[in-house]
Amino acid sequence: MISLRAAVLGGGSWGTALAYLLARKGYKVKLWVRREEVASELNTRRENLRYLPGVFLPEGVTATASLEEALKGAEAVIFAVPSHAFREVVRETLPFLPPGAYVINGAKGLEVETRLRLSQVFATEAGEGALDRYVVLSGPSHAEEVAREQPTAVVVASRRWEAAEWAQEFLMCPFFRVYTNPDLVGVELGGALKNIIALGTGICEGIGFGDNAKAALMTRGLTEIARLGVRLGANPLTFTGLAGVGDLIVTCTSRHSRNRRAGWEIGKGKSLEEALAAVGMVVEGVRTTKVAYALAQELGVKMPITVETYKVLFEGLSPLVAAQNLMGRARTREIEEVGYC
Ligand SMILES: NC(=O)c1ccc[n+]([C@@H]2O[C@H](COP(=O)([O-])OP(=O)(O)OC[C@H]3O[C@@H](n4cnc5c(N)ncnc54)[C@H](O)[C@@H]3O)[C@@H](O)[C@H]2O)c1
Ligand SMILES: O=P(O)(O)OC[C@H](O)CO
Repeated sequence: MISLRAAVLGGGSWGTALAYLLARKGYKVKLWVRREEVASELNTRRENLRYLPGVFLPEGVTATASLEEALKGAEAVIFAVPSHAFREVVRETLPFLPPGAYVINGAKGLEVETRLRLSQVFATEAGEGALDRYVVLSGPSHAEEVAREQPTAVVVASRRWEAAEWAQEFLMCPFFRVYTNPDLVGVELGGALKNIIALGTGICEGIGFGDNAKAALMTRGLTEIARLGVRLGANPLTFTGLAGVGDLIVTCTSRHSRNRRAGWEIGKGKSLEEALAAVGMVVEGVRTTKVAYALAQELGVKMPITVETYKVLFEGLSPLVAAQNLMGRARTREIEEVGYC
């Protein structure tokens, strides 16, 4: 096995799980976290008690609070910070980014202020040419299962095919199967937009609705993800794959999903703030709902589930009324709507 050096940026659940995976592949891994005391606790205890309890870091992982140290000699830099922190961390990283290093981004979100996808954020900071070494990692992959070596299949996409293939080889191992897809736009959007539907599904469960309602939300949710995705330049087939229906299924149904859990708390009557406090980890779907809602209005894309979710999250609409609004919409045809635009 070739011994590569990797820097994983972000000491939350996803960063910890990816550091675990790469070290199990035999790579030398530096795990960057913001706070010195967190780095030294990870190095001594070998367990991320706050974000991924019960998982012990292999010897190959060293935590550090120094970006310079983390990035030194790295062949690959894996971003695993929440999307709202992505631009800031990219900026801090650029002075130390080794020239030939690949950048793999595991975050699933959109930038609220600019409505940009994260590859676009990266390009505005690092320059358009840097996208040739940029890869997005997405698909159904809860950290809690990846770090316990549970079989997982994911997808990587890049505008340059060789970069996606490099990342595939770099990440793939017996419990982590990696597919490639040339559709960077679709893979990014699938990973971000499914979180809105997971919030909606959680709300639905919190209210006490059953499996029929959940299946309806997931199916019609996929339709609106694809509608917006196609409008923004994605290949519709991507949404039938791991970054689309695959991640939608896992996020809407898994006990590990923070988006689903936050929705459940809201469905049970908690405010957004109370729900976020109860989850205690990043709930990407909240910010993504804001962006998708704005894009849908601006581009004239029909996204009724996103609109009702937005109203529940930000305008105080009762979840029950939101559900009634969706059920009471004018009658429509299923297949025509799958025409997407
Ligand atoms: N957890 C998963 O199973 C999973 C799987 C796939 C993708 N993701 C995605 O990975 C990204 C990170 O999620 P996570 O699950 O690791 O979140 P998390 O809530 O578990 O941890 C977030 C981490 O980011 C750190 N952080 C917050 N703001 C920061 C900043 N400004 N600079 C640097 N670090 C900062 C926090 O200290 C924490 O260590 C999200 O976009 C998420 O959607 C998560
Ligand atoms: O726990 P969630 O809801 O942030 O989802 C995590 C991953 O995106 C699942 O693939």
